[in-house]
Amino acid sequence: VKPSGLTSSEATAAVSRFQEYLRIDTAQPSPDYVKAAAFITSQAEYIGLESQTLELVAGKPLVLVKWPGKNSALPSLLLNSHTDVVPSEPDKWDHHPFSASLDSSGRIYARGSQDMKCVGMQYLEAIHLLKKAGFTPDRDIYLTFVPDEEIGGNAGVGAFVKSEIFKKLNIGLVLDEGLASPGDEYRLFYGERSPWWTVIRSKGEPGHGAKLYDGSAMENLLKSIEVIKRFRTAQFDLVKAGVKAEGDVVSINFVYLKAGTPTPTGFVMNLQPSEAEVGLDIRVPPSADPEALERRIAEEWAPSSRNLTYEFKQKVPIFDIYGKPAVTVADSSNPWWNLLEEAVKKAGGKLGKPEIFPASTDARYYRELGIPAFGFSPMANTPILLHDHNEFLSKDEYLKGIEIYESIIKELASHNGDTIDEETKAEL
Ligand SMILES: CSCC[C@H](NC=O)C(=O)O
Ligand SMILES: [Zn+2]
Ligand SMILES: [Zn+2]
Repeated sequence: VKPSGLTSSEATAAVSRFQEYLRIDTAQPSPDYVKAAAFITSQAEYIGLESQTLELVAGKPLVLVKWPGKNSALPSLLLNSHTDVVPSEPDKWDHHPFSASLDSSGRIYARGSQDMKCVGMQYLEAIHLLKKAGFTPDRDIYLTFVPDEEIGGNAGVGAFVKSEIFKKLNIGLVLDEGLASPGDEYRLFYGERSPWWTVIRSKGEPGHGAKLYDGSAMENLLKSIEVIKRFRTAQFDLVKAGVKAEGDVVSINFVYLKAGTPTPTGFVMNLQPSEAEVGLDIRVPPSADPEALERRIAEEWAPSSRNLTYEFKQKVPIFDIYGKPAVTVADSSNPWWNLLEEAVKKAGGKLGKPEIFPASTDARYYRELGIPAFGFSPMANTPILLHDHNEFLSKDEYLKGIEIYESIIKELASHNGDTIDEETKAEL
């Protein structure tokens, strides 16, 4: 096996392929999934990998690529990436978000350059290099290019984990997305906060806009907002003081307010409305007590005594199907963790302290089933620009990431004493 590393012509070609993928407009709410699936399929073919496009939900293709190992009885490795990206406001960008233009300092600007078309292509490029070097994995390696992560993943990984095909894959470990790191350590995520998207509605007596009285819908709701705001501040202060990491507190943000009596040009100004509501994006860390939090919502934030009700628009469970917090062990007691840490080190990188991902990723579907999953996107010395204007990734960081994955895939693909059941052992 040759030493790793890309030649300069390989590097130029790899950057062009990344740009080509970035130029496909897969922005929600109307991503060009057909084009993206065709592109991924052609890349897999070029590398010499089998692929199939699954349409588990109409119009939502998922491309499953396989690199067969020497021993299919071993648990497999799954490398996941989503093909969709969030929308952008092109007018507010210095380069068009689907231009993937490379500026003079080596930055590639595009929606999806960090989140997460980089990772999907890096998996393929790393496998390409390993294949060229004559490496064959011990275990089977699968790659999934999935739709709809940015809108919740129900028709993507959500549908995939319920499919018959998935059940046959015998997945031992999943790698999925992480975040860029402004420093030189890569970030690694072993769990994530659960979104509890909550609506609080209030009712109250309507009345004249000039009258001071108790119990209007607005007043009832504003009292709640004050209480919620205090809780939010307390949580945020823990982060600001460095006592807790972002992923370890409950975050709450007010995402909309709705009230008033509309007119064709605005709102009635002298009528106190009888209904009002607020939308909250709440994110709950795996370490939280979900029952206590829900009690707080019911008793302090939306008490029926103040004519308030609440509804969860989305409430992702904190626990896996075995009733344990849905996190992956990220210390030396997990052999996968040791291999991953070692692989990054061998490629000249360093992992920071494992973290809880502050938002949601598709990894949650796997962790919920008890399958180990790590979130990792090799982008060091890079500002965190996912979902932001002028999202970019430097060419060099992208190429370095290919070498990091080359090392990771090589390490994780090897049969390092996996426990195989007796029956399987006998067959071998
Ligand atoms: C729970 S579905 C939403 C998924 C989304 N993921 C990335 O931003 C998020 O808001 O975290
Ligand atoms: Zn993402
Ligand atoms: Zn995203």
